Order: sequence, then C-alpha cells, then structure tokens
Amino acid sequence: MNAASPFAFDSPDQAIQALSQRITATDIESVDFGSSLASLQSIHRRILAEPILADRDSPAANVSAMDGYAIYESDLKRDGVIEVTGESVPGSPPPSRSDSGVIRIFTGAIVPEGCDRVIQREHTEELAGTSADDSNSRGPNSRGQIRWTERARSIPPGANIRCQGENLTAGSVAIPAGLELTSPRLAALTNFGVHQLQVHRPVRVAVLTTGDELASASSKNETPLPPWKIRNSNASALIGLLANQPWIDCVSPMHAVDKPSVLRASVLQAIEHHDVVLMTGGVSMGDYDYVPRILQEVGAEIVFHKLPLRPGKPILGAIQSSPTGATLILGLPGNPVSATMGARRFAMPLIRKFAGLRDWAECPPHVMLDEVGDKTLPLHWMRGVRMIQPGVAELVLGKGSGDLATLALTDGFIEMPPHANAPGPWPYFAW
Ligand SMILES: Nc1nc2c(c(=O)[nH]1)N[C@H]1C(S)=C(S)[C@@H](COP(=O)(O)OP(=O)(O)OC[C@H]3O[C@@H](n4cnc5c(N)ncnc54)[C@H](O)[C@@H]3O)O[C@H]1N2
Ligand code: MOO
Repeated sequence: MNAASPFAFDSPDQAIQALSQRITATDIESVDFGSSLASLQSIHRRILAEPILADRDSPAANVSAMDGYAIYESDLKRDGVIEVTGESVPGSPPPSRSDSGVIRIFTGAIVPEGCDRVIQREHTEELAGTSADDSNSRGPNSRGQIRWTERARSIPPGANIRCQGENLTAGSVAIPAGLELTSPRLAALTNFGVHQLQVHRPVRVAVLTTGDELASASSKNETPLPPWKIRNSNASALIGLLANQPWIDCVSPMHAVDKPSVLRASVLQAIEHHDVVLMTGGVSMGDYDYVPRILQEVGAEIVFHKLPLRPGKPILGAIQSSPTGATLILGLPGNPVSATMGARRFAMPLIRKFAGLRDWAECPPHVMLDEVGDKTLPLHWMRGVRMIQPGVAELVLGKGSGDLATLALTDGFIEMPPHANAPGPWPYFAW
C-alpha cells in the first residue's frame, strides 16, 4: 500500500494475499475408502486434511525388477549346465536358495534369502525344459537348465532388485495433508491399505447477481426480449468456472434486484450458508450501485474496493467474520469481461485456500505474445488471448469489458503489469 495511491493494494496478488490471510480451510470430514468404483469416484480429487502414513514398507520385501534368475555371486563362477531348482512367483512366498542350482524368478516376486542379484533371462542361455510350456518334458524335480552368457557374468551385486522400503518405510508420510487426491494418490491410498481418511468439506460457493436489467430465468418465453433487458450471462460464466470441481459445492445462482432491502436480505442469506459469495454488478459509482453500502451495513470488513486493474477496477473484496468462520465476499463489476476475469483471477485461488489445498496460490504458466501493440496502461492489464503454439499466445482484441462475444473466442488471459509493453513472458490464466 502506498500513501499517494487511491488503491488499498498495488497489485492483484497483494489483494489476494490480504484476503487469504483472513480465511481458513473448511472443516474436516471422515470418509470411508475402498476399491469399489463408487468409492474411488467419490474420493477422486477431494482434498486430504490429514497425512496418510505408510502401513508397511514399500516394497514390503526385496523383490525382483525383472524376469530372470535369482543368484548369489558364487553361482556365476559355474561353467556348463546349471540346474534350476525352484521358482519365485508373485503372490507366493519365495523358495529357499540352494547351492545346487539357481532360482527362476518373475518380476515382482520376492528375492530368496541369500541371493544378491537377478540375472535377466535374456542374459542366459535357456536349455530345453526351462519354459513353463516345457514342463511336461522335465523330470519330476527339474525346472529346466541354463548356462551363463558372458554378459550375465558382468551383472553386479544388487542388480534388478528393488530393496524392501526403498520407496518408503512403514510409518512415514505417504501423502501430506493439503494435497488433492489425484489418480496416483488414489493408488497410494490403496497401496497403503487405507480404509478411512480425513478430507475437507467442499467449499460452499454462492453466486449472487444483481441488477434490474436482467431478464428473469423464465423469460425465454417472452420473445423478443426488449433491448433494455439483458440475459444473465455472468451467472453462467461463474458457474462455468466453479463446475466440476469436487472440492466446490455450488448452489443454483441467486439474483437480487437493485433495491436495498432485497439486496440486504439476499446478501445475508448468502453469507449465512456459504464460505464464498461471488456477487456481480452494483459495485461502481451509479445511483443503484448498492453493494458496497449494503456490505458495510451488514458488518463486513471491506478489505479493498477498487484496484489498479483493467478490466474490473471497481472490484471489491470483503470478509464477514462469524464464530463459525469467515465468509469471503467478492463484489465483481457487472461488465461480463470484468466479472469473468475477476472471478478467475481472484476467486479461484481463494476458493482453493478454503478447500484446504496446501499450494492454493496460483502458479500460472507464462506465455509469450506473438505481437504486442504500442499501447500501455498504468494499471495491471488482463488481456484475452488465444494460444497459437505451445507457450505462444495472440491477443484477442475486443471492444471493452462489455464484449462477451469476443471473450468467448479466448482460451484465457494474460496479465501485464503497469506500463508494460513487451511480448512477455506474461502469466497466463486459462479458463
Ligand atoms: N462514474 C463511473 N462509472 C463507472 C465507473 C467509474 O469508475 N465511474 N466504472 C466503470 C467500470 S470500469 C465498470 S467495470 C462498471 C462496473 O459497474 P457495476 O459493477 O456497478 O456494474 P453494473 O453497473 O451493475 O453493470 C455494468 C454492466 O454490466 C452489465 N451486467 C450486470 N450484471 C450482469 C449480468 N449478471 N450478466 C450480464 N451483464 C451484466 C450491466 O447491464 C451493465 O452493462 O462501472 C463503470 N461505470
Ligand atoms: O474496469 Mo471496467 O471492468 O473496465 O468496465
């Protein structure tokens, strides 16, 4: 914050940081976990609230990484035909090593006590009777015979053995808290025998649009729509950002007309039942822009109102504290480009913090612009782009913050700092 600046914060990141300091993750719930389709689907991408510990070593014993023969160094000194005296197969305890021969072993099977390496079968000469198909031609106690090749004799101790606990030892952290349960982490839950785990409750997010100009949802039958009415595109854009995240619980959008009593009631209702309230419209200087006033009246802390940003300069960030936790309220400017970019840029990382994600802060990829014009702004400038090559974007120039038609042609937007006029690299926020 700078004394001469009309803005509470100099950048979007600072404003997000200030709000983030006032919010905490949602409560923790205990859920059962199993290998059924329903269980895996319901836990996929939820946010882990307590670490998962390994219940046993990984791997649980010394196992072979190859199909071949488990041996001890002295076995390589033998010339001529060597007997295969036993087999170690996955899913069964290993046989004992015998000085009279070698043990055939399969990938994943336990390496018998006393063996120090595994020789891949392609580095041996396998004589008749070695393959399972040949078993009829073997003697009752024979599992076939092999001979070493020169290559086999160069295989060093430890080769092709995955040692017990080399991935993780029993009792150590397999998955830290605050991570999203992605596919490899579901695998880890199963591998470490988890039956119950603690996850964060999904974040309850309300979308509350405002304005008398919006046609009601049922107006699809009123044709044609009069030109002084508009359709509620902001609600659709915001739901589009929030949908299909298992850590977001989003209810049907609410709408309030520009009447203080109606707006106040809607705001109070939204705050009471949600962790996050995303409002659009009514945050600027117009006579009917009641949002800042109402938020003040209901006792919310206005953390910022207006940021050095285009589009979306009138954006408002507020926190309503209660004994059960804080609710974040974002007053997004009503213009469709401002509302959509603002929600993507400000709301998404903060919802991730509510969701309990350890690494909630955005770490956007950077892209270069193929062409950049002469124009600069003394503001942080969010500009719609289309990706044209890996790491390279082109500007999609629209007619301003009301031009949702052009916004629909973008893949996301870049953010240029004040006075910047270079091709980049600039942080890229994809839809
Ligand atoms: N005197 C000033 N006027 C304005 C300023 C300013 O600094 N001084 N800022 C301008 C900027 S920048 C923006 S952005 C807008 C933001 O205004 P509000 O948040 O108060 O939004 P509204 O006036 O309610 O609406 C603006 C615009 O957006 C349309 N709109 C609203 N809701 C929706 C919706 N749900 N779906 C689609 N479109 C929506 C609305 O019809 C208006 O056209 O203020 C400028 N004015
Ligand atoms: O900041 Mo406003 O979003 O330019 O129209």
